Amino acid sequence: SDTRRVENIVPVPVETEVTGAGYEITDETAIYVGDTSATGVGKYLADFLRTPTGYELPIVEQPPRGAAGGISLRLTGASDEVGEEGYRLQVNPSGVTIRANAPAGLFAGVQTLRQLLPPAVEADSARAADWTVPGVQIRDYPRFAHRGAHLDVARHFFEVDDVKQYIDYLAQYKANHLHLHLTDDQGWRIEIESWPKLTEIGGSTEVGGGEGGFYTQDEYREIVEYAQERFVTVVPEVDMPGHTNAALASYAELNCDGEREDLYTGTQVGFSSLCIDKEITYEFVDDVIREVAELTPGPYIHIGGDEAHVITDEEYNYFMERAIDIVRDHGKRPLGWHQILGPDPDADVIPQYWYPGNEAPEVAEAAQKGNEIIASPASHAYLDMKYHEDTELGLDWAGLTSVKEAYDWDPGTFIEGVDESSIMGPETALWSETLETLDDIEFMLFPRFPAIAELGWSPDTKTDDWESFRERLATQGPRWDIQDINYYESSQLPWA
Ligand SMILES: CC1=[NH+][C@H]2[C@@H](O1)O[C@H](CO)[C@@H](O)[C@@H]2O
Repeated sequence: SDTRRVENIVPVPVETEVTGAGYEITDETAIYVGDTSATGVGKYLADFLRTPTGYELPIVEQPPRGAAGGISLRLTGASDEVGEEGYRLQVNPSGVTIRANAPAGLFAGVQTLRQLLPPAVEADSARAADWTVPGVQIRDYPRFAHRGAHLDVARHFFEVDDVKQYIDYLAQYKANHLHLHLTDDQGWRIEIESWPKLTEIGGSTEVGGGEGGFYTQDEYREIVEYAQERFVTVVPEVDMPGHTNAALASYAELNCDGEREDLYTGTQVGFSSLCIDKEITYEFVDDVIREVAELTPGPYIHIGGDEAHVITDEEYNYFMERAIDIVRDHGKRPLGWHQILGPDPDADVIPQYWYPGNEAPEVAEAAQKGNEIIASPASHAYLDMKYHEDTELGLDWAGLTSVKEAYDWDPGTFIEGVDESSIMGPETALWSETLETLDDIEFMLFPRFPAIAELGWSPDTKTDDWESFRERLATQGPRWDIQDINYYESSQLPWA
């Protein structure tokens, strides 16, 4: 077995120790799920391993016996320090044992086991390979609770299967929140039964004038369920009061002048707003939030709040206070881009910091008051930024973001005056003005997303060394080749 794989895990675990002889997965191997709540992870692992190995890998309730050995998923024996998402992974000749305090921890351990096996494990057909897991003891748990990735499905619409693939990429690198940017000037992508024209009209196009599209409520439920099976929480965003041209083009009554806007297929920002003075606006917001909340098992709803350039601060604050209350009325916790802090909101509101710089007095002030913050600085975490000036895809308003720039920052200390204890974690943003296909998404996501996923998971004592990280990250390349991921072969990495 290749013990080098133990040194190249991304995100790097808290503690790894090579212990000697490993365990070979064979056609005798069984997967033991001692506790029924481990069965879901057992099925995920079995589905994952059966394809490349061609082995039956039965899921059994009883511990594997003797030499046949096996892979045990146990919800006992993990210490409290690994929390709900951490795990202990032990490998010796009699088998693999993953211990955790909750299924999410078992799932994280399975992602590590995946990287302890050769890249052939990523194949979508049976391969002859040495399915030996090196002998290790690993103790691991996440630094931040919120390890997110945002996807803009409004500027360009992406089908359910593309979103599922995106969720698989998040899970592969232990991220646990998917922020879906569902509405914007160019498109409304989530069916709202009480306002059907939002998708009939607002979902009918996209940047560049293409056919757009939208998720029916059942399709959205399918995305949420797929994410839940991978311990990913979906955070839906309905951007307001700005970035609302698609809604204003769908319903005349939402406009102050009673006239529908034209559909918009460009890429400007800041020109639209709901009509702050009309009561119907707040009925609209209530209906939308109610329906989205009913579809969302997660605790959060993101209400945007960015770039409301055509209304006054007073109008913005008035609107935001009412919108925040509506989110709470429907049992959810409000998130917003950090401008949401304008109207001096309560401590339960979560600002998502997005400016390129690290000076943010209103964010530092909120942190002092107890608000928790998601770190998405556009200078490091906006994966729609070009890698370099010749990158075809992407934008450059926040500068160019090489793989090194994506990695070389600390989400815990980046924002001036904000203590790590106020940071929920990093979240990457992927805006789709220039992205139309899954290939385009993959090109911007890889290799930079795994870099930020490591910042979200691994201890800060192990994520401050770009030189060692670039070596580890490069060893992921053969996996991405087999996964047929359209990644950018950055010259900053020592590819094999
Ligand atoms: C929060 C935020 N609002 C703007 C800004 O980020 O830049 C994005 C492009 O990078 C753009 O798509 C988005 O509408």
